[in-house]
Amino acid sequence: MSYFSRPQSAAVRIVKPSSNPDEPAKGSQSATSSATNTPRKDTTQRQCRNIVIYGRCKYQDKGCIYYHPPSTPPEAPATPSPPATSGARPESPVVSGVLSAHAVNAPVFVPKAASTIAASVGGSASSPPTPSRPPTASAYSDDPFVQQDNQWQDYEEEQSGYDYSYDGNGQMESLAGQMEELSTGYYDDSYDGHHYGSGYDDAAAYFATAPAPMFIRQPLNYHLYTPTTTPDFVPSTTNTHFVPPSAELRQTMQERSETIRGVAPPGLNLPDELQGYHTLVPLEVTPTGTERRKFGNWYSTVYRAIKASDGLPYVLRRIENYRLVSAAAFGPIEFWSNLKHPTVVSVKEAFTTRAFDDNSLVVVYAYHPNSRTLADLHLKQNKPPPATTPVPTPTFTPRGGRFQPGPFGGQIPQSGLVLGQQQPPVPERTMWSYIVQIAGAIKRVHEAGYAVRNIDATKILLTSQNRIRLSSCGTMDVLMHDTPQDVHLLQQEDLSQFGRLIFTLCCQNTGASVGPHFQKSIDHILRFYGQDMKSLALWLISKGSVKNIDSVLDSIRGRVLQEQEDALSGMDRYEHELQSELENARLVRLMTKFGFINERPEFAREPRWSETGDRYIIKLFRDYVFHQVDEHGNPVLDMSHVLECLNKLDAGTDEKMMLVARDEQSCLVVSYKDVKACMEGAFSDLTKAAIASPAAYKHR
Ligand SMILES: Nc1ncnc2c1ncn2[C@@H]1O[C@H](COP(=O)(O)OP(=O)(O)OP(=O)(O)O)[C@@H](O)[C@H]1O
Repeated sequence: MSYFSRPQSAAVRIVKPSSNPDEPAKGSQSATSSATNTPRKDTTQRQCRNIVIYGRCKYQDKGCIYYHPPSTPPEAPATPSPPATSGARPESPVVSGVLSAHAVNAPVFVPKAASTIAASVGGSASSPPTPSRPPTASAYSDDPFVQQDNQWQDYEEEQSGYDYSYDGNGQMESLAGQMEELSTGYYDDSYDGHHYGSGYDDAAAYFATAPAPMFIRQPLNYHLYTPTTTPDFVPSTTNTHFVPPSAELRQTMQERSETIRGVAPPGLNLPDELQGYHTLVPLEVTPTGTERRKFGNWYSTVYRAIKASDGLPYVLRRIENYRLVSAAAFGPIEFWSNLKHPTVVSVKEAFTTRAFDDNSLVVVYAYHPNSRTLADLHLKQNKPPPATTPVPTPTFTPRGGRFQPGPFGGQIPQSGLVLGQQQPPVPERTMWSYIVQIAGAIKRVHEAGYAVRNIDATKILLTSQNRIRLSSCGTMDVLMHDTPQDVHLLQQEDLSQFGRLIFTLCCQNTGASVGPHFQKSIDHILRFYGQDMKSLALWLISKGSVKNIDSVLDSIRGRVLQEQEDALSGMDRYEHELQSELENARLVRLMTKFGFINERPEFAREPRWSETGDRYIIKLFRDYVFHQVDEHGNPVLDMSHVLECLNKLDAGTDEKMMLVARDEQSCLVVSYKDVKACMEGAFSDLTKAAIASPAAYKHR
């Protein structure tokens, strides 16, 4: 149930002073004066509702201020005839015997005046509290929709003196939002309860007996400023396991979106289009003189390309000179394209093509911009350039791909423990995180009766902080389709590859699990990563015993739990970040309001929009925010000034500023709160006009 809270503060509108001293300045009246000055629809000329319900009013001669019609003819016995009162009023059409009969059990409506009198003469505790305002005429109507409309109208009248803008506690109630609700013709049941329920319990009972009106919840007021979680609880400046500090995260995202928009340099002689993919960009270019990259025994290249049908980027892994013998080779692609796992790069489709002037197999994957392979990240040696040699310019720095090769070149050591100038060792927590993620992916694939077939540091991508994904699933299945192998053996091989990967990453050496350095590698793992890591790695590469992934997961149960907790904290962080992004929209809305209000030609001659009206303040404020000039008359383009002004306007602060007319002949000192009130007033006027053509009124 939503809660309507009435604004606590009253804005002081800056208006053109009235020429008539007796007449209060329009818009400057307080909430109270508004309520008293506004002609009420509820007068004593309104028919008493007890007459409507019961046909008579027992308070008629005891101070009930409402109209009691003269007695009805004797042929209408269901409606007892109340005595006639003075004050001519046309017969109300809603008085009917049927309604009275239906409402026979309804509690007696106690009119305000009568209840006040009763209370003052020691009325019973059950007397309803004095309402803050008399019921509206619409409350007597049996048409729920008429009633709703009138309530809104009354509500609007009552609120006309209130400042919706800011209650001083950071809560912004926008008039625009209210106006939108008004335009919809709906009202909130909770609001109704608050408004009438406080003093009109009987009215609630009356509604219960009346035909059930259709209550529709108000749409959310998107102008509300929503405070996010306390920073102490979800610190956005702390580097957490999966989510970097806010500023870094933002930078990473920006870089990703820039990468996606990059294009390949000319001269690469790539096909313009293949199978609905265009704008190919190689993600890695092999520098001249180095051996071409291979996938197993096949030469392979990875491209990013845009799919014409959805405009999204994908990764195309091309295997050169592949001859498709049977279409059944694509069978496993169906499985992989249906597998959705956070540690597996999703597969979209596979096809063969002659677009590269050969027979190529292409497997299409999801694209994770700026991702790096674990080999790139942890295994490449950093060799500082000789002091006299300038840093070499890479052959190709694809804007759409990754920077390859690094400025110092890159080489994966093939044997022996590499110490000295290389990447820093993989932290133990990170190692366990990789292990848990990979184990999860293996379990999913093995359970489905498949094998991963390529668990290797060059084929595992780091896609965001400590998040990894197996990147080439399915390709090997297609390539090896002609040499069927027992899936159980393939799964055992997966676990062996997993063990070798642990050795490789812990020792930062691809040959760490074999050869003369094997014992050294074990000592290294024991020393830097502990007994658990050593046992796991050894067990995985051991031959003879039948292994399964469940045993692995059992043995690392504690690490899995830690991973889950980090992942959940990461989720909280992302939610927190997302929430703060929502707030950005507030400034856009303010700017949009400016756009709606300023320079409207149709109001050029209206006094309120002219050089003396309160709308003029908005115009001057717009100049103050956007059209500042320096002492030489040159434009000042200070973004922080704009943001500061808009935020203060949004908050409606009491801080004052001086607005200068364009001819510099006059100036005004106003607060942001004043400007905000003017803005809300102007926007409210526009909204009212827009309600006349609801189709044209699209507030959000
Ligand atoms: N799905 C993907 N999204 C984004 N980038 C990817 C994706 N798959 C691969 N890449 C990038 O493409 C590049 C080439 O991938 P590839 O699998 O050939 O790795 P590699 O490091 O070249 O391995 P190898 O040394 O075996 O050739 C890698 O740098 C990798 O970061």
